[in-house]
Amino acid sequence: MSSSLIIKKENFKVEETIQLTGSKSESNRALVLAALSKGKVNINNLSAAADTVTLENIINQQIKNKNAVINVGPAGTAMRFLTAYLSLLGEKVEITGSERMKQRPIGTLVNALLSLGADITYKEVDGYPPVLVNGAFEQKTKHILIRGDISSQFLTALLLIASSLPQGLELEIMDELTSKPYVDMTLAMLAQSGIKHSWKKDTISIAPQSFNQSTLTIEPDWSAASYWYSVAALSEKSKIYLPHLKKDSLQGDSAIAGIMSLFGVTTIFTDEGIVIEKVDYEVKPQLLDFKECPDLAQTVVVCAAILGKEFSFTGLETLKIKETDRIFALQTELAKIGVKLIETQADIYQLDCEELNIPQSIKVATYEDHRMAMAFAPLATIIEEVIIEEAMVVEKSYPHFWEDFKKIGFEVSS
Ligand SMILES: O=C(O)C1=C[C@@H](OP(=O)(O)O)[C@@H](O)[C@H](O)C1
Ligand SMILES: C=C(OP(=O)(O)O)C(=O)O
Repeated sequence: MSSSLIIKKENFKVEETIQLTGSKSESNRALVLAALSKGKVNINNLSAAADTVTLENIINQQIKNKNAVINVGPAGTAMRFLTAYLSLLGEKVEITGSERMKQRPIGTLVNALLSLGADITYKEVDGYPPVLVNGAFEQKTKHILIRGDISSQFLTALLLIASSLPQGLELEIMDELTSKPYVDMTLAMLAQSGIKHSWKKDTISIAPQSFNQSTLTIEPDWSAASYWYSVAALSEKSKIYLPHLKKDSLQGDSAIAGIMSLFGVTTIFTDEGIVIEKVDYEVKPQLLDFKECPDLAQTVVVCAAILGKEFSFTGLETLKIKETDRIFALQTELAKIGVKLIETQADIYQLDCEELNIPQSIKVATYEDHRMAMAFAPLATIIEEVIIEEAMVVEKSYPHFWEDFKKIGFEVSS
């Protein structure tokens, strides 16, 4: 049975409302905080993302079952957060994931946890999942030196458990910090749960302290909103309502509003959410930096390529260690429309659209990466059909993506 979906622009509606699910990043933090708080922290509007459902099931099941093998599938944050959380609980458990998860690094986090006093070993390859959490945790130090340039998720995993550590935590960040807004999100959600911190120079400190009675309300997912910005940017005219998104978001991916203004999409913030609208605009290529919002890169790179605008991009280094090597995946799929994504200097990538040639029908491979499927889907706005292979990968963060595509007037069939 084919798991491809064929997307056709049938009755694309110029005006539509799309209700996005909750932020996967906020939800996964909230789940760990709620579990650690033992009922004090409550959650409102949890995401329907498969990664969130996976984490929620594991956290609930883990409390009852000892000696378990738990499988996070493709969920990077779940893998990293659970390694820290279950170490602190002193569980005896193997944490594994998809084949790709076994290629995504975790050594920096495991080393930090070992220094803190956890007992963790590797089941297969040093530095990579599966990890074996071997029980008893006895804190040896509170000061940890950690690299910031591989994944901010390592820092978040430690910060989430910091206030529950007997001595608290001082996290000294070495090297440049990648994806910083995700660390800010973690600290903001800790604050909403009653946990205070200080951030002086390169060190974030959290003393042992208890959670307050609180409710974390999850905002809709701005990374998911980016695909609607791309649909708007590629359409001649459109107006899309995205309820409950806020200007003062905890999500760094709200940067999509500013980025997409360069593509002629305006954002109006209202008390009910946002309205995005395509206006007449001459797109002028420039250099865009994705270091603080890496999950937006595919949306924007693909959108610029389709428009034949030779933007250049930086801050893409971590894309190689996400759900797939996203640089390779982009290069391979953009070649199908005659566009090259060339590394011209270290971490500067330039679009070459000289041979842009978009066929009326195109088949896009998705590399087990939800963002590949969703970044290419808006291409259906301008051609007859787009075939997305293994289209259900979207479930990872946005399970009703194809339903919403139908809602806005695309025909989606298998
Ligand atoms: O903390 C988080 O929720 C995330 C952090 C980012 O990862 P890196 O810090 O590895 O860039 C991001 O790409 C991922 O989708 C979610
Ligand atoms: C990188 C991502 O997720 P994770 O690292 O949690 O697998 C993502 O959602 O794009």
